[in-house]
Amino acid sequence: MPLAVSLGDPAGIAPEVIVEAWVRREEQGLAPFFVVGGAAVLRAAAASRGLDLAVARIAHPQDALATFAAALPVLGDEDCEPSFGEPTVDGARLALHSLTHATQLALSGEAGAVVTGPIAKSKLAGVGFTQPGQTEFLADACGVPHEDAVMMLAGPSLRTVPLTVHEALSAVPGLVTRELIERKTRIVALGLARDFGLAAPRIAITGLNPHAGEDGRMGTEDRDVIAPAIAALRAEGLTVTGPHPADALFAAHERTRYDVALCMYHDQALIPIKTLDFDQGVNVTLGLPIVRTSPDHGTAFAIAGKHKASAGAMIAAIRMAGECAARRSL
Ligand SMILES: NC(=O)C1=CN([C@@H]2O[C@H](COP(=O)(O)OP(=O)(O)OC[C@H]3O[C@@H](n4cnc5c(N)ncnc54)[C@H](O)[C@@H]3O)[C@@H](O)[C@H]2O)C=CC1
Ligand SMILES: NCC(=O)COP(=O)(O)O
Repeated sequence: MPLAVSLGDPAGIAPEVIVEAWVRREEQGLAPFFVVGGAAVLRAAAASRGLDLAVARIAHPQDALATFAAALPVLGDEDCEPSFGEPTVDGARLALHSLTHATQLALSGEAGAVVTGPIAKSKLAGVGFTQPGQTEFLADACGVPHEDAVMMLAGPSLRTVPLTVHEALSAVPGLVTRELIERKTRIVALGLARDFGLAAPRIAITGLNPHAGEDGRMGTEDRDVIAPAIAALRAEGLTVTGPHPADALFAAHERTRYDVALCMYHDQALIPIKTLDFDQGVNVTLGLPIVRTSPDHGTAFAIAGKHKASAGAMIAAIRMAGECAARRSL
């Protein structure tokens, strides 16, 4: 099945990195994909990068397989006026339509996976997007509880999972519970086995506080919540270590000791991946019945349409979606 790519916010960099990924499809060995909507936006994005883009409008996802080699397949007529760097309500509507339709196609099996272009959550909130992010949107579409749709960031240097995601830092200590750690760790283990071929992944779990609490002198969550969760997971047979002080866990010599790091909050997980692997970082959702990936970056409105955006992470996201989908179909 071809992969369904959602357009992202048309005023951001998603259209131009999608176009660039299609131009480099052979060199990068990408599986066939199509974009849902936005043909005019994609043409304008191509022009902004000096690319002569052939677009093929398709009526059915399957048609992408025949057209992909010669033209970028675009499903449907939904579109908006290109306005790079200046998000609009029409653009937000198009982004939401594209995300919704691409997700439905993956769920119905007409697409092998969904690769989501980045959206600005605050802009989409104005047109009926009620979730904190696309991960939770996909969870709802799949009928999966939000906490079971697990965000993982993956790059060549490391993989990280934020236990809590789009939460105020002040709320995090109250959200770090034994139940959540155990539940998400099990989903990570299953997801790495199913989609990444790691039958017994080594999972490192960070502490919450400096020095993982220093025996309770710098916070008690590490000792009273995280350590008992790790003990319970180890008793189930999972290869789990920690709680590790987060400051040293991402040094090169430490990264050889684990396959994924479960971190307590958003920035603890995303700063290392964006520092080491920004241009190849992929956001993949574990725990869903469908494969979903996304580049690790956002809409980057300030550089949209200026031929400054790298397509590296979008290419990595499309490649990973194809690999995970192929593994599921074995
Ligand atoms: N998966 C998604 O839908 C995501 C959406 N966002 C949204 O994006 C918006 C902007 O968020 P920010 O935190 O500013 O992150 P951002 O990733 O859009 O930008 C951060 C910095 O990286 C640069 N940058 C981003 N992508 C780049 C690329 N491909 N090539 C070169 N430079 C690049 C930007 O110019 C900026 O300097 C927010 O509304 C946020 O909600 C952020 C992250 C992921
Ligand atoms: N910071 C990561 C991010 O915002 C991605 O969120 P999502 O839209 O993929 O849920």
